[in-house]
Amino acid sequence: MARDGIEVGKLEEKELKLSEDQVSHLALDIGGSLIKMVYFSSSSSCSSDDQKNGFLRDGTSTSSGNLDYRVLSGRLHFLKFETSKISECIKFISSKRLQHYGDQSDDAPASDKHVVKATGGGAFKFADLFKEKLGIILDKVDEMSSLVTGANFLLKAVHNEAFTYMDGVKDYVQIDHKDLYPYLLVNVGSGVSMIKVDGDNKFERVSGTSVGGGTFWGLGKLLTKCKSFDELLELSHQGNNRVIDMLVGDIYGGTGYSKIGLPSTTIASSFGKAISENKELEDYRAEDVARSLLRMISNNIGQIAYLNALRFGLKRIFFGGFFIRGHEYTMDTISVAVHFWSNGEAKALFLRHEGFLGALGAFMSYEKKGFTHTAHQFTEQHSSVAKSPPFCTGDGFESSTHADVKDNGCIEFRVQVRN
Ligand SMILES: Nc1ncnc2c1ncn2[C@@H]1O[C@H](COP(=O)(O)OP(=O)(O)O)[C@@H](O)[C@H]1O
Ligand SMILES: CC(C)(COP(=O)(O)O)[C@@H](O)C(=O)NCCC(=O)O
Repeated sequence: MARDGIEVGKLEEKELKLSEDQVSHLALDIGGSLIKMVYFSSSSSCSSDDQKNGFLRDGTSTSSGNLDYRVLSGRLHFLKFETSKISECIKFISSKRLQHYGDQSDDAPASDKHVVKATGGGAFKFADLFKEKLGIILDKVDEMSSLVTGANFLLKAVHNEAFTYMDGVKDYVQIDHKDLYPYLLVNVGSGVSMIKVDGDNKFERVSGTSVGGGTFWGLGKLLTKCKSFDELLELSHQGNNRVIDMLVGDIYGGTGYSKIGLPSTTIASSFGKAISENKELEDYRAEDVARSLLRMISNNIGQIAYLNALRFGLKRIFFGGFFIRGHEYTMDTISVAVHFWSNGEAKALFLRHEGFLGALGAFMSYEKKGFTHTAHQFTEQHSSVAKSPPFCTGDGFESSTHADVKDNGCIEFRVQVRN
């Protein structure tokens, strides 16, 4: 199974389950590089009595505590496809009959069941294609708004969602929900958007850069002949950027430039050594090229993010988007850049479900219809890992801790729905 989603070719186990489960609330984020898909499948439904005995065993009921409700337990599924292979996504939706699983609330008009929430540029670009091939109407949800909704949801509902990564050490950060805002959300997709988040649905896109994940993958493909993004990442893992990058020490004869705070090992000029050496691209190892490229782009994003955090006095910067890919070197480089430029004042934080912010936001937008006015709670479960006691956010969400979901394509959830 893939790290962040389920690869198309490896779905057998899930396919079997799908036919038994009731699937609902399919949502899509169709980006410049990848299509992200989220949907809920409920395997069982239990009454409020069951709930008292199990899920809310500590009695910390939400504001809907006295109301008649049922709990749907099931899974939130995460999948991704390459946008350039959109036909595979369409084939998958069709083979699983997911096109019928838009708004599945009992009171949804039959016609709405073919309306699927979608965000990202592809919700516009491919609207006709989805209509023609699947009979789906894509109900467009604003991309920035989806990213923010997805991030807020994860930070509030999923325990141990955010973590720092520095010098090879991953530290989960407990988020105090009363002290979550403001923060800077940096979504590193094909391009990069930087959003100042002040609350639920309160945000402003303050900056962006075209040097993002698409740049890394596009340039990397040209320079190394890699056939996949993961191959490029793997190469970078084995490379040494000092072979191509010009360091401060290379310019200053082995020493640093301490007067302005630059150690000799700081990169003075990414790819700078290539200008003075009589070498062709073929003379460099693909590993070293990939490493320099990853470092250049991660550093740049970290620096621009920090500058924007500084602009608005923000101390926390959350990085999302599929470029991050939970890749240690990428996260380390971004963290070091933020730490270096802010003199340790600002912190780079990463999200376990980094690539699915937009798709989750689109999924959450069903609240305005399918889950309308329903109290809901989400609990994240992971059978193989011991859980901590339920954790209440105060917003009607509930989740349990577990150590690591990085290899899963789904999260177990319980959704509380008012009857
Ligand atoms: N399997 C993959 N195929 C292509 N790009 C990938 C893959 N995994 C990670 N990436 C990286 O993630 C970026 C896309 O991130 P994403 O958040 O999905 O943005 P978008 O919404 O623009 O598609 C790519 O440009 C690339 O850098
Ligand atoms: C146009 C986009 C919002 C599209 O989102 P994406 O598919 O890259 O996730 C993004 O690529 C972006 O913010 N680009 C940077 C544009 C700029 O501010 O220069």
